Amino acid sequence: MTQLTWHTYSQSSNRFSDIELDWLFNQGSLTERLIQLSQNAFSLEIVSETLQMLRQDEYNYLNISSLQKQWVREVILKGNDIPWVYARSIILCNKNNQSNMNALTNIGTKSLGSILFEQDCFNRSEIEVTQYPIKLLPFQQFCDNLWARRSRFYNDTYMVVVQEIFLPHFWQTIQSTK
Ligand SMILES: C=C(O[C@@H]1C=C(C(=O)O)C=C[C@H]1O)C(=O)O
Repeated sequence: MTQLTWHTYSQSSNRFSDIELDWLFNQGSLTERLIQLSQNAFSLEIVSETLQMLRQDEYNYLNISSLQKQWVREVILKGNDIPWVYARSIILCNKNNQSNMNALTNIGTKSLGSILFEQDCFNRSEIEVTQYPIKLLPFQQFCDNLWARRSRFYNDTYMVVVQEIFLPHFWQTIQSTK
């Protein structure tokens, strides 16, 4: 089983340049920033949306039993049709009615962020980072040593874990727009 070790800003900030810190630890909507960076040439491709068993580090982060499947949404965020971010989000709803769950799981290519950042309905935990194992990526995005970040969005109805892995073309774009 792949074990990931996540690090907080204070544990890891000396490993990054200022521009990497800005993108990895910014608490605002990543979607909004990518829309600006792409000058509105932003798109979102759904990789998968399934009920599935999680990784142990995900169960631990959620502090839930590792015997239950959870709803997982995986997407690629693109600028000018180029893959910039692979995101893996886990959505839990503590009120077992389907309409609440549908509100976050039935959104198609609408950005999850457009809901999570709507009207300050969610709290967000501290952002943590890790180097994401290549075998956990979709095979089209295979690349070693990519930096990933995670955080929890929560309110009295939902717990949403968002994991965002920054792909090589993203960093190349950032370097070229400096
Ligand atoms: C949390 C956000 O939502 C983004 C959109 C996602 C989606 O639509 O699945 C997943 C991760 C995020 O990069 C954000 O925009 O900050």
